[in-house]
Amino acid sequence: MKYISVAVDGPAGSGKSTITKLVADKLGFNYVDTGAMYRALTYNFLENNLTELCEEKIVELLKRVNFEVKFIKGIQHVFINNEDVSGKIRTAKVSKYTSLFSKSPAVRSFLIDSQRNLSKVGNIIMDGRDIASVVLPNADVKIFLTASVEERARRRVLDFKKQGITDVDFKNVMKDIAARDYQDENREIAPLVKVNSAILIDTTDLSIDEVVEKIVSLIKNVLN
Ligand SMILES: Nc1ncnc2c1ncn2[C@@H]1O[C@H](COP(=O)(O)OP(=O)(O)O)[C@@H](O)[C@H]1O
Ligand SMILES: Nc1ccn([C@H]2C[C@H](O)[C@@H](COP(=O)(O)OP(=O)(O)O)O2)c(=O)n1
Repeated sequence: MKYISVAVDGPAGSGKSTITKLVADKLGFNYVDTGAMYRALTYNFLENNLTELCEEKIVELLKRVNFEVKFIKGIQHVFINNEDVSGKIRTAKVSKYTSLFSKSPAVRSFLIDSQRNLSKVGNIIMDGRDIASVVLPNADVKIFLTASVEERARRRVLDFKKQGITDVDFKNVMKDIAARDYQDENREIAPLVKVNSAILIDTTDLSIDEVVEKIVSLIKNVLN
């Protein structure tokens, strides 16, 4: 059976995970959060005291790890050696090291196989940086979400406030986002790029509901 696959790419803070999750709920698709997979492997490397980009050590750890992705009530859970680490991978430390380890060729090829396999078991909407360009170049719908750096920084500051963190400097947040954009767009393997066949949606002046509606109707057009 051929399942529908939707690729969503874009820079940090463009709304990928928020929007993709809601679209998946509306359509009953599995939501595949590839960032969580990079985070989970990073968590495993840190648990094994690896804090530098050493390809040899990475390959060794990848040989030993039991990495599984499961959907429980439609929600993705990532397991490392039979432990559900989904709740432990959102720390600042893991975020910082994920940017580093996502540059590793061994890490990328390990995860790409796993991500492609997920598109064979059901309808999926997958978000990340290289979904349309590398992982699912034949996806039925390809979306590139973006928003201005200022708007993405504003959203991140709001997120911090919701977590009770009020002592944040807007300009520093903007600088961090610009630095992550640079890393994502300029790394050698699988850089963030909008492929020609992707539909660009600039969410700077759109509400979450407006973006969700736009994407749902694009997908429904393909389904019909
Ligand atoms: N269109 C939008 N308008 C306003 N806020 C948004 C919009 N899309 C996402 N957000 C908010 O921006 C923040 C970052 O979104 P997130 O989905 O985590 O981005 P990404 O996964 O691309 O890093 C979240 O707090 C989210 O609620
Ligand atoms: N397909 C992907 C997904 C994420 N990454 C990298 C990029 C980020 O630094 C980390 C974490 O991604 P994640 O989407 O969880 O991060 P943000 O929500 O943007 O903070 O992984 C990647 O290189 N390729």
